[in-house]
Amino acid sequence: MAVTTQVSEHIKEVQSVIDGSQTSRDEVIAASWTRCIDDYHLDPVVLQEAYIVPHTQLKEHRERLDKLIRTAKYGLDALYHQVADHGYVLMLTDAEGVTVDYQGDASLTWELKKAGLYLGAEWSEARAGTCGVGSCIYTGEALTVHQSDHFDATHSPLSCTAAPIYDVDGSLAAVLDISALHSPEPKASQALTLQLVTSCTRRIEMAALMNTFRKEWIIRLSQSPAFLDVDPECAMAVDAEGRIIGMTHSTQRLLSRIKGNNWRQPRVLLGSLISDFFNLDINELPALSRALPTEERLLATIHGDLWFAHAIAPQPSSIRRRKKVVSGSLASLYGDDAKMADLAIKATTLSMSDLPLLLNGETGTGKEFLAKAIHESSSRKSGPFIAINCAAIPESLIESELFGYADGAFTGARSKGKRGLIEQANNGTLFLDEIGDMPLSLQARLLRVLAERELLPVGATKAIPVSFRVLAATHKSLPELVKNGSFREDLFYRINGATLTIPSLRERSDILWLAETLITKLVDRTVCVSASAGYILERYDWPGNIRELENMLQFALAFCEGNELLPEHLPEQLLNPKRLTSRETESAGGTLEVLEACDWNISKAAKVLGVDRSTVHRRIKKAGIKRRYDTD
Ligand SMILES: Nc1ncnc2c1ncn2[C@@H]1O[C@H](COP(=O)(O)OP(=O)(O)OP(=O)(O)O)[C@@H](O)[C@H]1O
Repeated sequence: MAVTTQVSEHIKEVQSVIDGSQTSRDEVIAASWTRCIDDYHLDPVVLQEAYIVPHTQLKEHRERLDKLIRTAKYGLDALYHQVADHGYVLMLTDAEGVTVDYQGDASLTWELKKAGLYLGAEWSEARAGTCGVGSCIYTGEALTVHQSDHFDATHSPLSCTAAPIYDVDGSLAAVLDISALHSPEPKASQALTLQLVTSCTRRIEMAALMNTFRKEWIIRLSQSPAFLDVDPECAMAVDAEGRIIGMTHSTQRLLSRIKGNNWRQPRVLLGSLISDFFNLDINELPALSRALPTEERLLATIHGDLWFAHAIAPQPSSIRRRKKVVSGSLASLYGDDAKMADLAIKATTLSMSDLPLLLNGETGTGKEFLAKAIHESSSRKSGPFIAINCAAIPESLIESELFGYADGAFTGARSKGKRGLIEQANNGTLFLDEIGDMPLSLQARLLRVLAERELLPVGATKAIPVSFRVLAATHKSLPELVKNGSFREDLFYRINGATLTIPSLRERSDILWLAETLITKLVDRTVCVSASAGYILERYDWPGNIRELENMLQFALAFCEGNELLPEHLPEQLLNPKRLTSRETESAGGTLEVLEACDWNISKAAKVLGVDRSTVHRRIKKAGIKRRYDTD
């Protein structure tokens, strides 16, 4: 290469700086020139064009950074869009300085490739001397290497601004660089470029942290309440014990500053308790969710410095693989919940047989829903599914409702015969809900039907053959009822080929999945549950189980005009920690209180209690509460 005057002057300047002469160069540039001579044994007289790694090596470098490249893509596209018109190219390099992602003007490819502003170019200090990427890797800081700042005069036409991207464990993962082939003479012209690159890397680190720790608490910090949600300065991930398990680089610097440590040693921060840095207990994190206005979510460091904080609750994990063995209606009953998955596997096996099943579970847990799913998964699915609520039919009518009656069995208008529900279930499934509430006299008749597979309508003389599968449900303990004599032992064995126990909603880990499933059933538009509202739903007791969740969502959706369900849309009782527990609402006192509050409107009381109307009637009956009047 011909050595021009400009080049020889540059070589002279480098040599004089190395010899200790005064220089107007930035300190970071002078220090890098010294490293180039002392550590990398480069010679400013030997000019070298940029080195492009072989294709196979580039592939390996790209694969190692694949996850980050994908996470950063949106941010890089947006940044390139901002700078492309000003003649910049954008390069993402790995921690070794190899360019693994690149965006530039295709019409200038030859020129850019020659200058090393291209995919595969290696920009380490050891290889290329002082340069944007290489010096950024060495210092760990954002910087600009402008024109003759470059050690090797080959690169002096370039202006390169680079910022580091740190991994969630604090180690250097990549460098983002924007470079221009032509730029104005003063270095100050690149000040804005430096800001652009730095804020882009902060956002990439933030996205990487959020992606990596979806199932942990994320705490975001900002000095400004207005920017807390849109562009926070710091973010860290915290595990269930309150230990810091990941952070962005600015957090790494903040935590180190609080402790008076060197920020270059991030490992000492990982695993530390959040309470070592901030006046915060892990149990207080929910208070920093969006349930409170931003201005009130203040977090103080142990030295008393205040930050605005936003805690994002862990997100539920995706549906388990084990769900694959369950399909159809039974698979649509649950999200990621181990208890429900086990139940569905058991139900899948049992649905193939004609065995009578007893479905046990608190009110509103979905016993009837499960019964329907079993029916739909069975060989009787083309037959009818007939549900009978044994607690809802008045005792005087239950016999004729179940068994039907023959022509002329009754006088007057009802002298024409009627098919009973059992007969209607022929060739299908008979679902006996609240079987524990069936009067003893009827238990004897039902037993006969189940044993003989034929039924005798009221007033009839000839029995009718029937074929159906029995599914019975109760929230009570039938063995207890058998023990105290209110349920026949022989009937118990007849209906209990196997018991399936449905977990209560508070025991399930797929509450958010259920909420979103129910939302799609309730409204036509897309509404998702915000992290803070989700946290509240998961913390609540749900005495009325899925039915209560359904009612609550109906309420919340009426107030939610956008497409995100927020805590402010939820009914009071969910936000108030002094909520009714299941035992309180099950008690006669609790029911009476609610009935009084609802002016004895049974439908309204059932809604508040999260149970169906028959459950309210049953409780009234059981407790012997004298009703003034009730309006259904
Ligand atoms: N897995 C589910 N997915 C979606 N919705 C469900 C699910 N299970 C139940 N539901 C809904 O929850 C409500 C209560 O369900 P269901 O009537 O089956 O409960 P239950 O246990 O039979 O109640 P009860 O004991 O009061 O008779 C219904 O509106 C039902 O549609």
